[in-house]
Amino acid sequence: MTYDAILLTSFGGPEGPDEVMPYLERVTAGRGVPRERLEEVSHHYLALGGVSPINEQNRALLAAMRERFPERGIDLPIYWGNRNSAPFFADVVKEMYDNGHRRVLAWVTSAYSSYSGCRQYRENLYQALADNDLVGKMVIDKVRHYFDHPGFLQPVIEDLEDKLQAMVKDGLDYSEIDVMFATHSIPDAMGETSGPPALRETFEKPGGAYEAQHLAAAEIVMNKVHSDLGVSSVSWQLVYQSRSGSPQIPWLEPDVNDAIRDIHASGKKGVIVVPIGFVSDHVEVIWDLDNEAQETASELGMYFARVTTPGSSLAFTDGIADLILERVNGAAAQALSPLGPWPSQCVAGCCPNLRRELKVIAEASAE
Ligand SMILES: CC1=C(CCC(=O)O)c2cc3nc(cc4[nH]c(cc5[nH]c(cc1n2)c(C)c5CCC(=O)O)c(CCC(=O)O)c4C)C(CCC(=O)O)=C3C
Ligand SMILES: [Fe+2]
Repeated sequence: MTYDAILLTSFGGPEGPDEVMPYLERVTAGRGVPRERLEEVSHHYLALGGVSPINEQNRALLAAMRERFPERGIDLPIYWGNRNSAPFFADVVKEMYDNGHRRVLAWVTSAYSSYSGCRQYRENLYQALADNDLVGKMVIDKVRHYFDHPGFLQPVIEDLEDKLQAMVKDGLDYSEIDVMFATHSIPDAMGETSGPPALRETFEKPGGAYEAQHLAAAEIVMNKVHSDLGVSSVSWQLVYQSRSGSPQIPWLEPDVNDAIRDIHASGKKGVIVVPIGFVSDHVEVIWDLDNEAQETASELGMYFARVTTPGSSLAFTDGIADLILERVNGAAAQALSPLGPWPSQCVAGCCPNLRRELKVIAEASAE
């Protein structure tokens, strides 16, 4: 397949206090999130001056991609668009079309399968084509999930090794530390339906493919860390954060704060949180982890550290180039876990919209 442009596809965030409430309303439109939750989250954003760091981080990543890709043999213009804030998908889609592009490859800042991390982006990109009357006139494909790609995991592995060694230098034994891989909680129903329908029975409920991919990524990280550091006794677990929605609806657990209390009760003295679910240090990382989870740990008198996200590191930028080259010239797919490489095309029924069925880009027809 040949492409004539790349789209860095992301979530978006507010860039001033006045943008916070409209942004939150856009993110949660039709999603059944109670008003009180929006109020609470608006305080997180306002405490940061109303500016989410996510757009600055995407500008940095865009610059890194533009600098590095030509050296990797990718000579395509790179655009940037967001679901929930400017530059909006509909505007960038129009800009790409006006500039003569007809076959666009979108790479999304979400490494895992779930409605929120996959189909919702594909629905919104279809809508952006429809808004501009470009359905059938312009194709947008999407790069596969990359939870087990070396470029995504390498920066995490290196920083986790540093953080572990620093905590040991501070006097803890490796066996007194618990590593918590943290990701965004989602409703149980969204977890159970994540991934291709044909594989659904192979994954545990309620986490589904979403949880399985996170466990696979965490296992790769821990195997490498254990062998690099020559230890085998560092315990780890997958935890969830940033729970939203109505309290009556079950979401994936345990919450990171509850998990910290549990390991404290079992005698651990230190916790290292790895935000494995995210690609940059945006609000959910700096508020829910650096602020709230760190406070939980310090109230208990525990050591706390938080590992970096891939951000705009060279390893990650090169990993994105690898993923794009898989599609552009059929380069071999790199994947470190038995689950991968994840298929390039989502199939019908993958990570469904449980509220209403909407048209999407980049979907293989059912066979
Ligand atoms: C799986 C997942 C990812 C990872 C995949 C991906 O990256 O896409 C993710 C990322 C992000 N989520 C973000 C922000 C928010 N998410 C919310 C709400 C929700 N997220 C959900 C899931 C996810 N979210 C869900 C199931 C909801 C409930 C509403 C619904 O069912 O859709 C709300 C509303 C308030 C609240 O309810 O918390 C906000 C403000 C930001 C930007 C942070 C910044 O500004 O720096 C980012 C990167
Ligand atoms: Fe979210």
